[in-house]
Amino acid sequence: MLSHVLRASSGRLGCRGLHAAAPALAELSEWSRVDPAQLSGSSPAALSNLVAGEWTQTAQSLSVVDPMNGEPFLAVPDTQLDEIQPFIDSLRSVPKSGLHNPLKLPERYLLYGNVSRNAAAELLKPEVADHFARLIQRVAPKSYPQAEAEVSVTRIFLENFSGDQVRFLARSFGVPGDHPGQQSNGYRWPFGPVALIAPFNFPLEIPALQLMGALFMGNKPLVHADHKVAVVLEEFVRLLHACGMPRADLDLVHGRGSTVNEILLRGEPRSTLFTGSKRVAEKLAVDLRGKVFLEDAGFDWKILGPDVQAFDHVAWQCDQDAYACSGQKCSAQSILFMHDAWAEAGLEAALAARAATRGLEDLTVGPVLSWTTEAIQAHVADLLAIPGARLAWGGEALTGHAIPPRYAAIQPTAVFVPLDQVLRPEHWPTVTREVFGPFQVLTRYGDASLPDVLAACERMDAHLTAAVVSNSIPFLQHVLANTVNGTTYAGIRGRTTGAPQNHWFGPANDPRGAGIGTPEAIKLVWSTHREIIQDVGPVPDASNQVQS
Ligand SMILES: NC(=O)c1ccc[n+]([C@@H]2O[C@H](COP(=O)([O-])OP(=O)(O)OC[C@H]3O[C@@H](n4cnc5c(N)ncnc54)[C@H](O)[C@@H]3O)[C@@H](O)[C@H]2O)c1
Repeated sequence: MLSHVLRASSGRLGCRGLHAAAPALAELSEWSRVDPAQLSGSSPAALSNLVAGEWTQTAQSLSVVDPMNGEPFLAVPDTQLDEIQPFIDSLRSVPKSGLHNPLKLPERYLLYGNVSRNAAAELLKPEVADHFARLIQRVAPKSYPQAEAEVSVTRIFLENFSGDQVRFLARSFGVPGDHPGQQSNGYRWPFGPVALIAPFNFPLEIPALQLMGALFMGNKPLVHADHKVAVVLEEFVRLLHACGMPRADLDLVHGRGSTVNEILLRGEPRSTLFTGSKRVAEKLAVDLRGKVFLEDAGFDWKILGPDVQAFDHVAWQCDQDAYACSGQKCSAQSILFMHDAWAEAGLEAALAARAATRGLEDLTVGPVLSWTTEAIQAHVADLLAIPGARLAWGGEALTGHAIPPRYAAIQPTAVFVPLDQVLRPEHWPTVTREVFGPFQVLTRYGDASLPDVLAACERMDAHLTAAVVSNSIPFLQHVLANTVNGTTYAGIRGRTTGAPQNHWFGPANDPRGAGIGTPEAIKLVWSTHREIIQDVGPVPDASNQVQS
């Protein structure tokens, strides 16, 4: 039955060798194993682990259901503890000095410039871009433009790190020493064995950008993505093989988070990048004795300033930030602070009207993979118990669909909570709970209560994205000067979501905070500083040297 959707492997995968200079000429059918158009309960697909360059099977598998109708359509290796030794051995076989570094096999920087260029060229092909966009849609239902944006961000990232750009990531510097023959040089050095764990909501973009960064800097990563969406990552790894990536440069482990946790404990990667929930992030920080970089939960705020302008655009952006991808973005707008001027201009009604146009037919709202409808409705009820709170819109379960009950299917929803109640200690944890779905809190402030808004921003714990929507320079200055979020958009077009590859994306105010996308993010997360002080002489006359 699996053969319905398994494409034949050409046997050419990954055979282009170290230099990989040939242009990307692979056909989709040569490397792809899964056809998103065919994938269904009657034509399921099966995934494989990859360890030490070999695709392997496990004794048991996890069944992933089609989020639109509940039919089992993917069999994902359910790696058991008695099957993890090869992953541990593979991690332990990697020297701390990495697969390459500025002094070892520097030609591998060029190899990865070429792999990156080849993969970008593949993603530029309409049929390949469409393949990934549709595969994303099948496992993490979102509108086609949202899915396609993941593919183009990934492609442009790969274009950015083509040619010499990978070796430029490892640029070193030198400082003259104290005497002839002495010079200190600062290098970006790999960690060697590393791990990368990715969540379900961006099945391609997050693991692709991070694993390439790990490889560029000379590490060998063990990669894992949430089993519900891991098919997309596996397809990307197969594409990389076809584009010249040596097969043993990266291991891929499918299955449960707890199994991966055990591999990390026993395999002891020198650094682990985790993207996902705060709960797991904090567990790994303890288990791995702090050797982590984290991109965890977001409770993202937007402040609409006193100057009302570009009303329709701002309303559109607020709706996109709260509800695109059904709110399943770590950057999704969680709380909207509306200046009185915006409230009086009728913003709430405009937002309600936009929310009402979202529907299942084009996946502008869709299944929520980490909450149930009942759990979101219970959270809404908790908020509505706060004095002065009211349902602004939504709150009803979606109807006329076959989304399985393990996933939420709910209208885009907003609850208004008065600002003074938001700040009350007894309500604060409820108001600031991250709902990874189409849900936001609205509140309102005036000029006199701006300090309360800033107090709320100060009290939050997760400082990922934020937006200050205003073109008033003094207002922007004041808010920006007194807040800390790692990715903050400022100006009348300010948003919280839609980060491209061309700027840093990541949390701030936490020394474990990671970044994604840019050269600075790659260098921070995937390399460490090493200083080599050359001191080769001439050696001074020993008789003139003072003992101290
Ligand atoms: N800050 C960011 O850049 C960013 C980006 C996307 C998502 N997120 C956050 O991710 C969360 C939603 O994703 P999720 O529900 O998939 O998160 P999750 O923490 O449940 O799972 C994330 C990944 O961790 C793995 N995992 C689970 N337990 C593990 C363990 N003990 N050891 C090792 N790995 C383990 C899972 O298999 C999955 O691959 C939200 O909180 C969201 O804000 C953050």
